[in-house]
Amino acid sequence: MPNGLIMKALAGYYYVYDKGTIIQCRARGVFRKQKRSPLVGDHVEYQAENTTDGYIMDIQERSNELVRPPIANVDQAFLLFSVKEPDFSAALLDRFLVHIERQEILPIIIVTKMDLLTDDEKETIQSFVSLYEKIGYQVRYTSSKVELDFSELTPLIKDKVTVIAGQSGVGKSSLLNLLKPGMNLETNEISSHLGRGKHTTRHVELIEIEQGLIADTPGFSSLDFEQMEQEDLRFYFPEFVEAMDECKFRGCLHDKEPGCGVKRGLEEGEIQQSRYTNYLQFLEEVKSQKRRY
Ligand SMILES: Nc1nc2c(ncn2[C@@H]2O[C@H](COP(=O)(O)OP(=O)(O)OP(=O)(O)O)[C@@H](O)[C@H]2O)c(=O)[nH]1
Ligand SMILES: [Zn+2]
Repeated sequence: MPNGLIMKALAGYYYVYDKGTIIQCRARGVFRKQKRSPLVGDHVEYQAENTTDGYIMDIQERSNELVRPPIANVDQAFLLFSVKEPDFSAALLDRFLVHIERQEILPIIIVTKMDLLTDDEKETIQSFVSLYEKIGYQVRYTSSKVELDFSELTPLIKDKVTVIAGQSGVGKSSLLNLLKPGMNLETNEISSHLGRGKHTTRHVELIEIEQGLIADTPGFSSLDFEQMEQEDLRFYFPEFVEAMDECKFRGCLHDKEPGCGVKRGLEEGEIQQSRYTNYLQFLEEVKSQKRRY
């Protein structure tokens, strides 16, 4: 049976891409009985006599699955953070990273709107963000006002399924528009009294850009720690996982426990204070959410 990739879902139809052709398909009734439904990003088997009346027969196992936007098999997330408008926030960056790590998606940190900074300010932000490179995260700096900077991103896209994430107003739509000039997503001028834009991008579709696929709708809109276990949080901080071998207790949460490798790493400057502070803050949040049930 032929197979392909779902690029778009709209009004009960799925648009399956197979070797340069798009086949419009419906889902087989059996999926509804099994309470399964195909997602954009799914690799599927289908049957079709022509390009408009196909049926999806089976869905291959997913490597991950996002809820908002509904999309499967995402390889990486471009995590956008602007240096200004809105201001850069390390706490929010760490929060996004936890959610992306949790989905087993590779985060790539993209610092946007560099054109708004003086040279001194640039240096400050770069030395802070380089701490994340030390942890192992890839970092890129861009400005959608200066196209040259951004050509660095295109090699990262090839052969990958990428989702773009970041809070409102950081430049997600602007970046997508630059990557694919024909796409013309609405961009928002920031409303000055609120200091943030409102979401304008809607439907989900994978778009082919530079031999890779990018979701045209940003991901990770919900950033609470609902349904997270307090024991799991520490695994979403890669540098903690490394230091954990030194912890005296196997179930160490790196909080009040004695003989903690993470706290030692902190004292020795191997682990950043802001990362640790944010971890403890998130841990409290996870605990207090649990208490509510
Ligand atoms: N100075 C400067 N402004 C930028 C840059 N990128 C985007 N902007 C501006 O920032 C504002 C928000 O950009 P968008 O691309 O709409 O941001 P978004 O992340 O898609 O926002 P939402 O749709 O609300 O999630 C717009 O006024 C853009 O023109 C940049 O690199 N430099
Ligand atoms: Zn510990």
